[in-house]
Amino acid sequence: MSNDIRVNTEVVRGFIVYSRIVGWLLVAVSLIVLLAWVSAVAPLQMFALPATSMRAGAALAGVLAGGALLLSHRWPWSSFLLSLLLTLLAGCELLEFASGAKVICLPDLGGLLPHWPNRPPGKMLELTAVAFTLLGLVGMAVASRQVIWLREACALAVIAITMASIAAFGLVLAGTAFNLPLRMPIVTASLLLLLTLAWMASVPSTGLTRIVVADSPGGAFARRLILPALLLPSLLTFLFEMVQAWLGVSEAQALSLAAVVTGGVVAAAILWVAYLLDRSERQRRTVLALRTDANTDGLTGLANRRAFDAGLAQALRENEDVALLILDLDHFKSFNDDFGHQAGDDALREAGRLLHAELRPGDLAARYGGEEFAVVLVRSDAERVAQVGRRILAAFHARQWPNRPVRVSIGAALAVSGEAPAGLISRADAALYRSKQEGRDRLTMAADAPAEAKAPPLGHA
Ligand SMILES: Nc1nc2c(ncn2[C@@H]2O[C@H](COP(=O)(O)OP(=O)(O)OP(=O)(O)O)[C@@H](O)[C@H]2O)c(=O)[nH]1
Repeated sequence: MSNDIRVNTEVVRGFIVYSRIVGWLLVAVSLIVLLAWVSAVAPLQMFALPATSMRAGAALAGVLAGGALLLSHRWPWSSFLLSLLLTLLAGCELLEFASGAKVICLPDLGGLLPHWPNRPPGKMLELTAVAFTLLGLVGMAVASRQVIWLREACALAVIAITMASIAAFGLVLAGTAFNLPLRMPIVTASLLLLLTLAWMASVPSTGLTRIVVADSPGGAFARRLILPALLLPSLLTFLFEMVQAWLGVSEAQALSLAAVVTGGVVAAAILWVAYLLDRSERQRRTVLALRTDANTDGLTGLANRRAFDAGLAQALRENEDVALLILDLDHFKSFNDDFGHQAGDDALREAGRLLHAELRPGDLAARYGGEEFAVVLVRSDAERVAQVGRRILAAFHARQWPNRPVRVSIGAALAVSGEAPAGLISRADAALYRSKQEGRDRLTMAADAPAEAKAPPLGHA
């Protein structure tokens, strides 16, 4: 996959900050739980109660995982090492569960610890061990900047495990007798979910997170809808269990209610997506209109001077055979004086239309200033320039002008290879001057470019 997506830098910054906060949070919570477990200090002991809190084994794993996340940017190899330790710690616990043999003796540290009657078990639960083993792999993959697919697969697996645990906890809260064979405490599950998302957020421009940080309508949708999509099912399940318990409705009735509300939620999500699409389309059009306005002459609708300068420079950069025509309406001052400024404006508009009509799609017609116009032709030679010039003169003649005939004088020049825009303009301008001198209403081709045409621009002739 190419890495050239445009990312929303603010979102990326936000993701990095989020991953730091979660790293610190996890280290802090894990340390408190660990301290509570090893010490016999009574007020602390409530933090070590395994019914809701993390177990000591999980807390130790949490310190490693949080530390690995915090180090991942500055010291990737230290982060790799912590993640490796985490995988070994959680992996050994898994091995113990699987084989029944003792590999790790964290719960057996009792002899060294202060006396605490009925100290809660320190060993993390099976599911927690699975999640931490996977998270260790995520951390190693992030630190080594390798095997993105493994990182993503492990992270998604941990998200699924933690979501299932949170949902199961919700059902228990709602009063439903629900016994998921493998569960982890709600605090551990929530922290692990936050941590997994933080690992993904810590490398925002790679893997699946690229979609979420993209500076595009797709990125904007994903940012807004991913979390609700993840959390809504659990929340709805929990709510329905509560409603069922409160209202005393049957399971079938609760299920129908759930179906109706889910339909409403999906419809609301669709409306939201439609609204976001519509808004982004409107923004795109506004930007386009602003860009067009910035390059268009308000009176004639042709390109303005700014667009002309850019267009000529680009044409000279990209093409060998560029020609420039500069056109100036004849005796326009007296036209204005005789018929008024308004009529003058109308004549300018009409001149713009005539020019536009005589050109090919790739050519550029611009209002150069006042009653002057400019035309840039690409893939052109002297013959084509003469042909276009003659056509323009003929079009001015053919037009039935409302007040009195408007005529135009033209000066044209063919660019020599590597010629700077100013040099070409200067030669076309000199040719235009000759057209005026020699009686107006005509086209004059500039003399060939002087040898120094390639030198930097010298200014207007
Ligand atoms: N109506 C109108 N007139 C304009 C506009 N811009 C420039 N002009 C007029 O165009 C006229 C240009 O006059 P000059 O540069 O003296 O030249 P000219 O009378 O066309 O004579 P030659 O170029 O020598 O044939 C001036 O009277 C300007 O006021 C515009 O946007 N609208």
